[in-house]
Amino acid sequence: NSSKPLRNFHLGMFEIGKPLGKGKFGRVYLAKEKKTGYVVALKTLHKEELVHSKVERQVRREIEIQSNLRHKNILRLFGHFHDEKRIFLILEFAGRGELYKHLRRQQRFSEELSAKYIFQMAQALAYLHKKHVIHRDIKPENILLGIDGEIKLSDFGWSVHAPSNRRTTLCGTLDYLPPEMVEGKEHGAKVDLWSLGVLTYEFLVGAPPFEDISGHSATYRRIAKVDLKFPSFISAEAKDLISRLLQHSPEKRLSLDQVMRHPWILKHKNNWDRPG
Ligand SMILES: Cn1ncc2ncnc(NCCc3cnc(NC(=O)Nc4cccc(C(F)(F)F)c4)s3)c21
Repeated sequence: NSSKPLRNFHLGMFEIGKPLGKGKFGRVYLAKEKKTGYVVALKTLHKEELVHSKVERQVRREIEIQSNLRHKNILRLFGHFHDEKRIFLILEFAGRGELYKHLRRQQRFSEELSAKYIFQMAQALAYLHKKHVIHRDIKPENILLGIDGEIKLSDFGWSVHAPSNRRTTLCGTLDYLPPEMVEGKEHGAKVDLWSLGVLTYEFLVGAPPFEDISGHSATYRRIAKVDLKFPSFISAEAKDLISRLLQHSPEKRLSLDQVMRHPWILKHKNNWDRPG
């Protein structure tokens, strides 16, 4: 539409820096836009791999969805361009990188830090759900940290407009999927609330609640049964929040407003270093 500013980007506009990480479909590089000196993250996706995995439609949807999102806890997608072999996503650079690396290094997060991250995740999800967007792939690997340690929810490759039922086969970990998705049923925004519960558990314990080293079908059974056990060091308030999110029936799960007002969040809210 005519209101959209004309921004035809091309590779020559960027000075490519160090690799920031590598995903399944390509690598991410630190990059600087030559004219403005603006620092971004440039994600490269190899076209033939996207075609082969039949996900090019998802990438198009991701670009369309994420280009319209503006929230401090959602990683910005500034634009995209392609050459004959690759698609490039021009992304906001998250100064403190991948949250899961911090989680693995620290084994697990304190209750105060976990509550701060979950509060910011709830704010990002409330913004998304108001726009009828469900992320559907909430997990530590898809969360980055900004320069002030703030949450940056990223990778909208699996996001859709609610309600939906998935057509593309799932790959990767089942750990974060709610019962209705592992059962291939119709699902709505409450899938992100289930994943928020799994995320809270993993921040506090260091592993997801239904993880089963014997494989997918064992994890699947534990999710379907909501076979939830807490280690003794988890506080009663944290157990309460997680249990009210990991409800088999989507309607029974807490709303995002209830998460943001939960005693476990409020108990820590005063101690967060609030940058103004
Ligand atoms: C590591 N790192 N450190 C700092 C930092 N700052 C910013 N970004 C980083 N990393 C990139 C994070 C991403 C954001 N959006 C993505 N989007 C995507 O990867 N989309 C995508 C790809 C292939 C296939 C599919 C599909 F269709 F199959 F779903 C979807 S990846 C950073």
